[in-house]
Amino acid sequence: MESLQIITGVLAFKPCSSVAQVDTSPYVRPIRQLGFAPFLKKKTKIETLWIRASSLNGGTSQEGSSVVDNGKGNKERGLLFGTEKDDTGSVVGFHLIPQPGDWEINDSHEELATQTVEEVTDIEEEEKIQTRVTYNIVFVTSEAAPYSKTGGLGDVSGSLPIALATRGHRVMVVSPRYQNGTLSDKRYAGASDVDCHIKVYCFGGEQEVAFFHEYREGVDWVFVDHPSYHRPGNPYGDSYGAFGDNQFRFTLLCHAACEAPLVLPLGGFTYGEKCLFLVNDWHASLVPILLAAKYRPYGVYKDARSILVIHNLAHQGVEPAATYSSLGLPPQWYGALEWVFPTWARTHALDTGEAVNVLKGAIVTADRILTVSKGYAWEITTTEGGYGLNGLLSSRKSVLNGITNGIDVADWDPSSDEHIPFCYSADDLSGKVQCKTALQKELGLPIQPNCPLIGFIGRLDYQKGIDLIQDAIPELMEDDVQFVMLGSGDQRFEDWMRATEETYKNKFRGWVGFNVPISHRITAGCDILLMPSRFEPCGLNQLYAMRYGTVPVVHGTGGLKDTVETFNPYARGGSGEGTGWTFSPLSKESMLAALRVAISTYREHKSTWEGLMRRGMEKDYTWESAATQYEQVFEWAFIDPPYC
Ligand SMILES: Nc1ncnc2c1ncn2[C@@H]1O[C@H](COP(=O)(O)OP(=O)(O)O[C@H]2O[C@H](CO)[C@@H](O)[C@H](O)[C@H]2O)[C@@H](O)[C@H]1O
Repeated sequence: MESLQIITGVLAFKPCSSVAQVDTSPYVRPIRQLGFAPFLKKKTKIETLWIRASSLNGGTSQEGSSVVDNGKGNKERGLLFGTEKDDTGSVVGFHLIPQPGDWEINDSHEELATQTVEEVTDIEEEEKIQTRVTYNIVFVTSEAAPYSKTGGLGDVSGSLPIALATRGHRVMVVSPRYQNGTLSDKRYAGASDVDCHIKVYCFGGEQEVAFFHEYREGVDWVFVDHPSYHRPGNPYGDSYGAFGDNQFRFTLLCHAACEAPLVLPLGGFTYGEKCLFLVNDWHASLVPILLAAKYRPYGVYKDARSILVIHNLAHQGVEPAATYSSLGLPPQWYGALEWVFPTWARTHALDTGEAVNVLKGAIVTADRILTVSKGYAWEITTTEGGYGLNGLLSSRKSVLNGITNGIDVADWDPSSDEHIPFCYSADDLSGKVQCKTALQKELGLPIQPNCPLIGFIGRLDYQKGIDLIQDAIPELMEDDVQFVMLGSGDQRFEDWMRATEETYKNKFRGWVGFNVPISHRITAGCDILLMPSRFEPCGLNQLYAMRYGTVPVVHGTGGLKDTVETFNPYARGGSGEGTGWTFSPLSKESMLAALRVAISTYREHKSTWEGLMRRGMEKDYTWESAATQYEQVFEWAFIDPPYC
């Protein structure tokens, strides 16, 4: 009977007579994020609803409590509820349904009946953001914006942890503290040395690493400090190519990330052993292997879980087999990382093809595997998209899922973006054309508001299909269009961009380099964004483009296919449907055909074009929906026993 009443949601809890304390330190969690807000009496202003971290970390069994402001400034003690602990005293969960004795029921139907529609909406809003179970999450990544970013991984690592923390999880991001002697070093200025040095044994020696920490936007940003992270260049290399010791640098990161939850008293409390490691790409892939091989045999992390998030399968951290002995793993675990190249991929007659593959090791030992879109989750199980790991990934299909990335909608918002000269929104698009002419002026292109302006932003890499653009440019430049490219990477493509700018002075601009403000201005100023990616695990630029009313023309692959809906002029009684164009197969001809349809729609059907822009701008790109799906996977990860 009582539980039935709970389901109908007409209960309100009366204050109990137990200790109520308020702590505004960052290490407390809002009660509403633990799922209680809907049960609180309406018209009671929820001012401070916190659970003391001390009670979460082994306080008395008196459990958490809340303080509710009754609107008159008097603090009433609120709901009491139970915490669930293991035999070490660590909190493992909460009684989401209050236990007998913890609460009293006030089932006043009258009060509910007097609620206004607005109040009911408030309750729905509260319900939307509630999280049932929270986790201690350790997010391990080689880059995290705004501290470090070379591509989409940096963006995701900079925003997904915040979205998870907002939903009530305790989140730590562990990443290297890069110092390259430029102004960008200042990005770490808010992180201070926590005075905790640890020794890591790998690569034939003892390495001392330090930890820096900054608490920002609800997240513990932890930076691993070691001299190998201090050098000119980006996180992975410099103008001479990739650093030769990357395997060493990221081995250090993984060892340090495994120690961080045990040794760092962040806000006074460690994260402890019962945490969930989210490890991103090959750089963090040693973590699940270390949990299984180095810690669990000694009873440590026996209840932790790990989830491998694959942002790009093309990079796997493959090194000669001899490297294995340097990784700090027991010899008997070699098989987990063992990788033998097929005969055709060997370099000479005596090459046995033996190697170690760190990403492969994580695919074997992680408790679950995620990719950044559903389409890519399937593609990596195929010969074409699996980069040699398709067989292994197929064998783990039951724990493989895809969740499409969200974007930082505050950072990428055309109505408030500080990088663009004119702001605009779906309700008032007038600033968009002003951004376009300002961009033409900035780039020294003829100022032509009606000339279709096509953009490309991205790493100049084989993945991104730059060679297709190269092939298509001579034909495309015959048309009355302008084209701007922003990117850095492969030297050949950089040189080609510079040379093409010389050839088509009034039509083509190639900006070689990595420049975030310019990327915002191109996203806002262009009419069309071209992404002919060979494969694209998710892709963020097409999401940014749609949010800015810039219509994407993309190759129908991976996340691009999942997120860009091809325009259908006949749908919805002729008013049209879709947010852009996807083309397939990946060929110059099909790319040009899609671009030409887009260009003629832009020129000849202005209202149709506005419809395309608006539909793209109005889509929901927030991390909220992705974070909810991540939570589902977290739950699944803890259902099964960990890998050991
Ligand atoms: N020259 C430049 N100047 C300024 N900014 C630049 C730039 N070049 C790239 N960027 C920025 O870097 C990011 C690139 O993100 P993407 O998702 O498109 O690709 P990436 O391949 O790096 O990411 C991988 O990881 C992400 C995240 O999961 C997946 O979406 C993707 O498919 C996968 O390949 C965007 O924010 C973009 O604006």
